[in-house]
Amino acid sequence: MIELKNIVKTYDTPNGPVHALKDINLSIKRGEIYGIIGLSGAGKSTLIRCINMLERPSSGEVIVDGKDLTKMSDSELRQARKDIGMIFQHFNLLSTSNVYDNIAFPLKLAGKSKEEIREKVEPLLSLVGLENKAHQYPSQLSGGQKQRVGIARALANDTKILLCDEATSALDPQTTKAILKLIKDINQKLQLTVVVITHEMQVIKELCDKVAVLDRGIIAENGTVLDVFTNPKEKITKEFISVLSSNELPAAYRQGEISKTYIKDATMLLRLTFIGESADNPVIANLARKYPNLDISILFGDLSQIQMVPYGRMIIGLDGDEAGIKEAISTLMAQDLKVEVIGYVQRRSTVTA
Ligand SMILES: Nc1ncnc2c1ncn2[C@@H]1O[C@H](COP(=O)(O)OP(=O)(O)OP(=O)(O)O)[C@@H](O)[C@H]1O
Repeated sequence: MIELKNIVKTYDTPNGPVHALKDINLSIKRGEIYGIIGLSGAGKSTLIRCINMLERPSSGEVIVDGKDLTKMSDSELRQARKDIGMIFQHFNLLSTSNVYDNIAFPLKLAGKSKEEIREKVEPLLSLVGLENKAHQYPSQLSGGQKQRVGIARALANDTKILLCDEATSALDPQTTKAILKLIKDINQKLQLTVVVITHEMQVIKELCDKVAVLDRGIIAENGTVLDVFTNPKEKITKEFISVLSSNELPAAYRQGEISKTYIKDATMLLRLTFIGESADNPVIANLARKYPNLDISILFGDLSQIQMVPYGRMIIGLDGDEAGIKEAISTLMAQDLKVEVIGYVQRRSTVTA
């Protein structure tokens, strides 16, 4: 559906060239929700704006539905852009038009009749849950309602692709959830292809099928959200994921020094990740039965879903003799779960005693 081939974008500035994108290659299939995550300045906005040619790449090909947008004339490009809608962080609504007229705007530009416009706008109002707000003005709407208008407007031309440029960054967490759910519902209902740029891993986790991690103009890593979440390879990806779980380690253990070698009376901390069916296995109960001389404590636990697959994380502490702890780790590693050895840590109360 969308193929970006060797995309380079260099801005010429008075201070010299800025290499915003350096040889980007990305393939997005029809109906996919593809997230692009990166720190500020990584090139996310430039990349998403290259997809609808709001930004013309310095070189490379932008192929949408088999056609290279970089080779099109202005009128061909205007036509091709009708298939691509975009929503923005600050909604970009017309403040002097009401909700109905904001949604109707691209249809008016396309020369549609009043009747054709009504036939399009009314179902869109109900699709985004704003049937009762048609005559309100943007200043009378909440942030979430404004973004719903933005979504309806972006879909008005029977759009095939929706580009979301930090679409939830200005919204509170609850409204963000509702907007992400709406985008997901529309993606499924209309087989819409969605490209999302964000600096928040939570958005990627809740919404996307695939993710590319953009770092200083290059794709550091990409793949399914499940793979990238459960097996991140690059440091930057690990940092994005750790933001979601930075408070995992209980306070009592956070300040103690972590040792890879055995310390008497210290607790061995392990991070366990369960994916899919292994999330249902009674791993801890089995471990406790097998090693009755070990004290096993659950210090953190979290079960959620990524792309409908159960995904659990847990930090456990093992207290006991060195041989028993080593054996228990081997037993865990032989099972269908990911085991990360954090190390031996003394609880803070023990350290200060
Ligand atoms: N029109 C422009 N002229 C010159 N440099 C630009 C222009 N637009 C972007 N840049 C530069 O290109 C790089 C990438 O910017 P871009 O806005 O794409 O990053 P981003 O990942 O979207 O950042 P943010 O999350 O802060 O919006 C930055 O160094 C930025 O300063």
